[in-house]
Amino acid sequence: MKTIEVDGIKVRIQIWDTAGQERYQTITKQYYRRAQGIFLVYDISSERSYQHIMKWVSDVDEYAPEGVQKILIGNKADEEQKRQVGREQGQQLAKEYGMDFYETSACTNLNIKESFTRLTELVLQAHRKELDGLRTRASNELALAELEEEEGKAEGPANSPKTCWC
Ligand SMILES: Nc1nc2c(ncn2[C@@H]2O[C@H](COP(=O)(O)OP(=O)(O)OP(=O)(O)O)[C@@H](O)[C@H]2O)c(=O)[nH]1
Repeated sequence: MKTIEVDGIKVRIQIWDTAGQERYQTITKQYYRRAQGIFLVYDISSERSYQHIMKWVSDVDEYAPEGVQKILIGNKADEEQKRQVGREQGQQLAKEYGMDFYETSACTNLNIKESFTRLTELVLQAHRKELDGLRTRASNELALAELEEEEGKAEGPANSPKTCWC
């Protein structure tokens, strides 16, 4: 659990670091179901980890809730001398999937706060949109119900079908 401030609002976030290894996949997938935001992380010094991102994306698409927010991360940005994945490759992949992209470093703290703040912001935005949608639908339904009630009144006793013919 961590509390961060986004747009002046204090938000408490729960962070799960899922295992990347294949043998833990059954457990990992269970975390997807409850996630609102996901970082897809590769290591800039490993081309293989970058190639794996496509698989992660398809797993997320399959197991995570529909509105889940995703950000692509190229971690270990401090390991410039070992770099195998260009920054543009990360940007390009993120663009293809419609995600934001950050290069980060857990060692130098590069973009750690920024990426967490951004993901939280995206989750909040999505949540607000969903709530606004629900509110609009609810108020439309209410308006419709009121209209129907009004129409009912307009029909009134004079217009309503006679139940008694005497
Ligand atoms: N240089 C550098 N090393 C890092 C960075 N982040 C993590 N590491 C190192 O990379 C290794 C793996 O880190 P983990 O946090 O265990 O990686 P992980 O992806 O959670 O690993 P799994 O859960 O086993 O998939 C550790 O030795 C870390 O110290 C970073 O930004 N820069």
